[in-house]
Amino acid sequence: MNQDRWLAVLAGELDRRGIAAEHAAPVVAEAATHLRESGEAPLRAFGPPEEYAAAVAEGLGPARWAEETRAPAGGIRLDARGIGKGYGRRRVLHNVDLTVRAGQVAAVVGANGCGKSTFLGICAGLVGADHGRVRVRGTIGYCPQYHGTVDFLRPDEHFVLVGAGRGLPRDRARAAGLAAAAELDWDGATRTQARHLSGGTRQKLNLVMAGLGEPDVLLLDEPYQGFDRGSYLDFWQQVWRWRDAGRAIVIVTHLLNQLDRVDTVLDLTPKEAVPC
Ligand SMILES: Nc1ncnc2c1ncn2[C@@H]1O[C@H](COP(=O)(O)OP(=O)(O)OP(=O)(O)O)[C@@H](O)[C@H]1O
Repeated sequence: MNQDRWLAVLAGELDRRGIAAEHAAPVVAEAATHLRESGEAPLRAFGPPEEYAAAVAEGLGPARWAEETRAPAGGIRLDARGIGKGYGRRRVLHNVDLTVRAGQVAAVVGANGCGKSTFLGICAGLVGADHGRVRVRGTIGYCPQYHGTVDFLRPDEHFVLVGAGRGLPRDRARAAGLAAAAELDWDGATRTQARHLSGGTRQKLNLVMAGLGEPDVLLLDEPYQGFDRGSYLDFWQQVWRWRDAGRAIVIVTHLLNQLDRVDTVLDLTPKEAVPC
């Protein structure tokens, strides 16, 4: 199937599935851009247009975010107040607040270097704040932007290692890891060591580890870097499952077209120069 035909079928399928033009048009435009820039064949890049449209419909379906279909948010899981942080003389965060309840998704956005990872690290307890406090009710799962995997371990060994820290027996940790990997359309039973995994696959491993043991609060730092389009959609399905299960989720992101999918947006772009 050639590119034009593939895009036309995709557009027709999105329409048939009741996706509003304002949502469908960017999807088709993004796919067209990807195909043009990558030179990939559409079936290879995205699969059959009918299936891709189904995945997009599930991902973008307005009912997903309609208030009436959602359970009301629960108690506060994460409460960060008055967070301030500097490195040397450079002030990065100034008086930042964020509250996330059970069943809510928050996005942390802003220009490169404005302190998103620093803020998430403070929320995770990995970076010390100069000012303010963070209260977390429950357990935390953290997906770092980089690193996080152990070069010489296989994915299933990561599951066992992280599971042990969460009190999961070896078999349960392995099974939970493999099941979560399958949700991301990835075979976590591969015998490949982490150092030989692609960047996107390593990030899937990080994401699976973050969710092991069903933590109450998920802190995800650009978790889908290197994901292909299908994996990216799988990622959002996972976020919804977590959200519907009453987890509180914080996602650092650069992709502003996702912001209609979240409950709270924290923009860390400095409004004005802040003296040290
Ligand atoms: N450990 C550190 N020591 C000194 N400076 C640091 C340290 N960590 C981060 N910084 C600096 O603090 C600023 C904020 O970094 P941070 O990684 O939090 O930003 P970010 O918004 O996540 O960036 P990006 O969008 O590029 O991922 C940057 O200028 C960075 O160079």
